Formats: sequence, C-alpha cells, structure tokens
Amino acid sequence: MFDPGQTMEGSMYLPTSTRTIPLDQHLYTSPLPHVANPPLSQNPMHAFFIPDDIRRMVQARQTATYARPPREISLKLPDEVSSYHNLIPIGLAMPPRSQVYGFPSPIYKAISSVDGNIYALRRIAGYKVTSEQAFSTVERWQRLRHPNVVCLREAFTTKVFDDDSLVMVYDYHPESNTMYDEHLASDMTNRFIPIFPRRRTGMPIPERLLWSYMTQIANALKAIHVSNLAARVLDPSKILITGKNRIRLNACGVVDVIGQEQGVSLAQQQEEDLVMFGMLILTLACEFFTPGVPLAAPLDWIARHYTADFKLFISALVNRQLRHIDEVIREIGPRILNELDASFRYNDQLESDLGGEVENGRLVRLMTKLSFVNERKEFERDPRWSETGDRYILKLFRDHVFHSTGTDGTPVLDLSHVLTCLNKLDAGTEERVMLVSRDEQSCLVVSYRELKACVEGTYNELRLASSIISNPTLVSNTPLRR
Ligand SMILES: Nc1ncnc2c1ncn2[C@@H]1O[C@H](COP(=O)(O)OP(=O)(O)OP(=O)(O)O)[C@@H](O)[C@H]1O
Repeated sequence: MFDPGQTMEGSMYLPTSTRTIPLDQHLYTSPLPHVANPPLSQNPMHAFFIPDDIRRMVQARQTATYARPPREISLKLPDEVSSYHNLIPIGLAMPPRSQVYGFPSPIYKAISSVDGNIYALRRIAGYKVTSEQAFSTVERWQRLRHPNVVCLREAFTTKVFDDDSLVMVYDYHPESNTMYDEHLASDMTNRFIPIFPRRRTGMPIPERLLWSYMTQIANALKAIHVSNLAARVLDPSKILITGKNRIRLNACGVVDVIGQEQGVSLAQQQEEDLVMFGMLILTLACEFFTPGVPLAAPLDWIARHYTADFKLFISALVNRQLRHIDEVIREIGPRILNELDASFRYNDQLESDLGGEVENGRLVRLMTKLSFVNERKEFERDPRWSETGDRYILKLFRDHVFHSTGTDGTPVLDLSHVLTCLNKLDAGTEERVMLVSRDEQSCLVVSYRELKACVEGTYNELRLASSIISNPTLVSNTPLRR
C-alpha cells in the first residue's frame, strides 16, 4: 500500500536478484484470462493461428492494394500525374457527374515516387481552379490526422488528362466501401438514373450500429471544428467504411476548393455540418426520407422504429437545437462509453491474436536458421560442410521433422508434429529424440538441448563469416537475438 510518510529513496524498487527463470517455450502460451474467458454474450475466439476472419480481411486488403487490371485492358491514363505513377481507377474510369460535386470525379489508386506508398487520387475532371485562394484551407486539412477522417496529403491542378483537372490526394484504404453502397444502394437502385429512388432493401439498420456511426462522426467533426475547418459535405457516398463498423469522413476539403461561398462564416458552416449530420442519420434510419421533404413524417417513422432518445437526438440536430459540436458530444454522452468498451474489447482480441503470431514468428526464425545451414553447397571451401559434424545432425533432424514417412512410405504431413518438434528445439528441452539416416545405416539419439546448441553454433559460424566478408573490421560477439 502507498505510504505517504515514505521517501522516494525508501520506496524505490530495486530488483533483489538479477537471475531470471527462462521461459518454458516449448508450449504455446495460453491466452490471458480476460480474452480466454469472455462472457457468453461475446464471441470467444482464439485459435492456433490468426482467426480466419482477420486473415481474410488482411489478405483481401493486400490483394486490393496490389491488384492490377489485366494487361490487355488499356486504361488510357497518363503515365505520370505530378509525382504519382501507375494510375489504376477505383470503380469506373470515367463515372458520370458526381451528385455531390457536379463534375465527374474518378478515383485512382497510384504509387507515389516520393515515398513509394499507394495513395487515392480524387480527380475533379473539367474543373478549372481560378485562384490560389481556393487552396487556402488545404494546409489545415493536411495537418488534420484523425482515425475517423481520411487524411488529405496534397492538392494540385493538372492538364495531363487533356483537360483542366483538380487532383486531391488522400490516404488509400483498400477494400473500403462507401456508406451509400453498404446501406443504401440496392440491386434495383441506380443512383445515376433518378427515376429509381434511393432505397435500401432488407431490415432497418440496427440502432446500436447507428449510435456507433454517430459517435465516430461526432468525433471526426469535433477534430475538424477544433482545427478551424468545416466538413461541408456529409453525404453517404463520402463516408468510407474501412473496417468492421469503422468509418472515416472522406473527400474532406474538396468543397473548400471548388465551392467557395462568399459571406458564409466558418461558424455558420460548422453549424450547417450539424444539420447535415442529422440529415445523414435520418437518411440511414428512415427508408423513405429524401432531403427536402417535410421532416414530420420521417421523424414519426423513426419514433416508431427506434428509441425515444434516438429520435430526440436526430430531431434536435435537424431542427438546429444543437448548435455546437460540444453540445452534440454531451448529448451522445454514455453511448461514447459503449464505443470505448467495444474498441477496448477488439483491441484485447487483436493483442491476443498478435500473441499467437509472435509464437509463430519465433518458429519462423528458427526454421530460417535451420534453412541457412541445411543443404548448403559449400562453406569454407568444404563441399561436404553441411553433411558433416553438427550439420549432419541437423540434416537428420530436418528429415525427422519434415520428411518422415509412414510404414507404407507415404509422406506424413503432420503440422502438430512439426510444431511440437520445433518448439522443443527452441526451448532446448532435455527430451531425447532418435534420428535415423535415410539409408537407415546410422542412428543417433540426441537431446533437444544438444540440437539447439548445434543450431546456434553452426548459425553463428555462418553469421560471423558473413559479417566479416561484408565488414572485415567487424568481428561480432553479439549474442543471437531470439
Ligand atoms: N481514400 C480511398 N481509399 C480507397 N478507396 C476509396 C477512397 N476514396 C474512395 N474510394 C472508393 O472509390 C469509390 C468511389 O468513391 P466516390 O467517393 O467517388 O463515391 P461515388 O459513390 O462514386 O460518389 P460520386 O457520385 O460523388 O462520384 C468507392 O468505392 C470508394 O470505396
């Protein structure tokens, strides 16, 4: 217990002994209790490898990042736009006029020659910027880094598309979807042909999800307003869903460049943001709402399908009763804690999955060391180096782990056998293993501790030689990092 009478020196922590007990690493560490025993209401998931859904998500993002159209399709795009090359359209190469900007606004994935990263280039095709003043807010947008805002990197004009184009460069979020496509578009809907109304098929969006969106949008608006900016567009097509229930305001700053309004103060624009916020949620919550129609009927519909709190909040927004983002955040209040809970839980889960991958990473390092040694053609002018001494033992061990066969000669592909052997090797246990040569003429019984010493010794031999060749003055005695 903390004793206020004690001085700093008296309470300073000093280790009583420098001796540490080595980890028994031939076993996978079991998940920590707060993750391993969640209440039944939460989905318990821990597995040997990273969970399938996370792996699928990561792989889909990687695939989207490197995806290219087939070679035979000619994109007719410039080779280079400013410092960006390898442009690939996301969606239509030349979409119709955007309902938000009034100009076609294709998006391209492109690689930056400056840092080699991939960015999303939003082109406002056919728009001529007439004054430098139009870019006055760009710097402030560039400085805004927020988890619920797609970051603007730069903006410039160009004629390389054979027209006047404005290009705004944003962080690229692979496999993202717009809120419109996720919730409002249906197979029957074609938003570019106005005779089809915007309709969502299926069930109303659950209130819990809408509160989550509202919390994230309010969070983004707070950061935007504090930076002396205004979102100015809160359209479902300009909100990206970049992960599970994770949203980001997209295309920020475009309207500041192309839609400069005279005589509208920043405070008025920020107030307008709050009304647009209410309209956006109304659009998501009420199937038949379209901006411009009287609000009584949609609000009445919401009162029948959602809680009273929810209806009151939306109606306060659209009726301008909440005039400052801080008032909005105060109104959302406890719902923010729900969001925080969910976020912490997800974080715990990811950390637990990461723990499993750390274990797997340990084995990859071990297999890498083994592979450096096994079957090496020649070392120190000895063509039989990898076939003799400690290396021969490691060769037999490799065969024991990876090349064992059943009694009828069929290959044994048993992952748990591989993982068990490698983990025991990594831990250097006293357990003994019998290694038999392929021709069955020699047989060795060695402990994993001895095998581990063989791996470390031979690997260090190679490492030392490689560091001397690359830097003859360096003779490293640094111990192997695990
Ligand atoms: N920063 C980004 N990273 C990755 N993909 C993006 C990014 N911004 C937009 N996209 C993708 O580009 C596509 C088109 O986005 P856009 O904002 O033009 O929507 P839209 O529905 O075509 O709207 P509009 O009618 O204004 O053209 C969407 O599928 C969206 O997911």
